[in-house]
Amino acid sequence: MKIAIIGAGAMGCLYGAYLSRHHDVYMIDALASQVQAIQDNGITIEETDGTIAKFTQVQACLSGQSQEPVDIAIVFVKSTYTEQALAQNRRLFKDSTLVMTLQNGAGNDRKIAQYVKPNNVIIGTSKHNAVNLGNGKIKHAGRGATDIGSNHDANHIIAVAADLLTEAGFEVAVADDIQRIIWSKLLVNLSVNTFTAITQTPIGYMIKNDDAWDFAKRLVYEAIEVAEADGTYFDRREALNMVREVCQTAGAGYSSMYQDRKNRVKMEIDAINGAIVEQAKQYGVPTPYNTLIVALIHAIEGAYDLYD
Ligand SMILES: NC(=O)C1=CN([C@@H]2O[C@H](COP(=O)(O)OP(=O)(O)OC[C@H]3O[C@@H](n4cnc5c(N)ncnc54)[C@H](OP(=O)(O)O)[C@@H]3O)[C@@H](O)[C@H]2O)C=CC1
Ligand SMILES: CC(C)(CO)C(=O)C(=O)O
Repeated sequence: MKIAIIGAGAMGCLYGAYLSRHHDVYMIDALASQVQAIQDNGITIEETDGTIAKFTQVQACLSGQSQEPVDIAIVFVKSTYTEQALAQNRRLFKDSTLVMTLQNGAGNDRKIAQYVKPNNVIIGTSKHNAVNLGNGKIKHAGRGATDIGSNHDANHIIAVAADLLTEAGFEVAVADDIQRIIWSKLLVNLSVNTFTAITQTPIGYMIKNDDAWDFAKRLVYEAIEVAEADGTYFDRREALNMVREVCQTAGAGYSSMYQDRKNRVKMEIDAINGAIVEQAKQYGVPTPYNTLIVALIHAIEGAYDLYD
């Protein structure tokens, strides 16, 4: 199969490299140096046990330059760039192209559905953690399931995607209730990503400090109120356990939002905590903690150019 990975950063390199064992993979990115490095040397993955794997069969090209339609595209740009990346790469999509988003944040599937048939959109989340080391190199710092599903009656295309990912070595779970999966991942990201970005700590620290864990609980409980107003119910203890488990399994890794702050680029806050705040308004649910975090993260972005 011909597969395009739109966004050849940390996660794109992980999924693209593994998929390239059996398929033709085209890594698409906006950064010329990243594209050149992948063209010259392929993708290098440092696994948690210290082993290094090289994937040289991948191809790479700059966003918008490939005109050849693909069978499957996986979107792995930050939510902030979804619209731009889809518009630039719309020629990759033919009638039958399946487009899968494994990005964090709410609303990416709706943006994709403006370019392909809604039944061809696969929504998912990934419990893997990857850290971008630059020049086509990543550290694979945490493993876990890839949950996929659809908002439509799309069993056939979900099965195709599940087989593809399983064959590449990913653990795949097909979700009957994709809304629950999206909300679950939001609960992880709205606490883990923001805490690690603000404190610049590895993922595991949040469960090692009582004040840090209290921060997480307040954000998670508040978001659960919004999820429930929207029709998705959570057992609070189970929800916290799910967040705790991510902090354990990816404990030595660094969240994508941590990496964004470190690289002084825009963080995905509007599609994560910001999406909760916006949805809460619809239901009249108060969200003072999440509102505060959105403002704090934007204030941190505002200071990028002010200090060394
Ligand atoms: N890292 C992780 O552990 C996890 C991340 N995620 C989610 O996966 C998604 C990707 O994250 P991650 O891999 O960390 O992000 P990265 O920033 O490492 O990678 C995103 C890549 O997309 C590129 N890009 C930006 N705009 C475009 C465009 N118009 N066309 C093509 N490529 C473009 C970026 O280039 P440039 O550098 O020039 O901007 C960058 O190389 C996010 O939604 C994130 O939240 C989910 C689970 C875990
Ligand atoms: C917290 C983590 C690693 C969970 O998979 C994640 O989604 C991210 O870094 O954005």
